[in-house]
Amino acid sequence: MNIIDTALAGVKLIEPSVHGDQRGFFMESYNERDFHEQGLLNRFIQDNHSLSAEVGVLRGLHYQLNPKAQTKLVRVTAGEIYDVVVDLRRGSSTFGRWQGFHLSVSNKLQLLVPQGFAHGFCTLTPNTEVQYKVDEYYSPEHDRGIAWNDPALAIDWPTSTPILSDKDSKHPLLADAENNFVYEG
Ligand SMILES: Cc1cn([C@H]2C[C@H](O)[C@@H](COP(=O)(O)OP(=O)(O)O[C@H]3O[C@@H](C)C(=O)[C@@H](O)[C@H]3O)O2)c(=O)[nH]c1=O
Repeated sequence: MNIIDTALAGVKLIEPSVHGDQRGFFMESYNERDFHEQGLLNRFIQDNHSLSAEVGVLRGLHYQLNPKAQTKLVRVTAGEIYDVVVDLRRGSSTFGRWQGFHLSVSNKLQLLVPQGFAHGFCTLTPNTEVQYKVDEYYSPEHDRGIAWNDPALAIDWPTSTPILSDKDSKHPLLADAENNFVYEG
């Protein structure tokens, strides 16, 4: 397993060790001991799985307020996504900055999204399946979103006409969004 730092402190790309042979491959998609040895001490308690049928489905940008903030460990098990994180940590030198990553069933990269980040993705393939672990339970009362097309963020999404849920078409701009994350770098 290889852990790659990104431009945003705390956001990491995880490259698992993939053992290929004539049958296909085997990999450990998560190993708590290896994560702990690398200082990634989260305790993941819920696994999520979504299917997006069409290309251009955009889910996001989502986060949960404290004390129900979530760390997410995201991977793709069918197709490919453009996965985006936005730093919402007040006091962070990268507050309001975003970064995007291509995650796919082929590259098997996983993205570790810390608490204090909004997260969203856009599908690049039909029938895309995303699976992710979280370290806090889903809490509808703490569930929040930021507009995917907030001009202040200027995220370079793969489409300007995504397929959205009703909820995701109504999120506030970052400047108007509730946020109780403090940077503790
Ligand atoms: C996220 C979530 C949703 N649900 C329910 C609520 C709702 O009825 C239905 C669909 O929820 P949503 O529309 O919020 O699903 P979705 O838009 O896929 O939400 C997800 O988006 C990505 C980008 C994330 O980062 C995730 O944390 C999560 O917010 O599933 C749960 O029961 N548990 C959960 O953990």
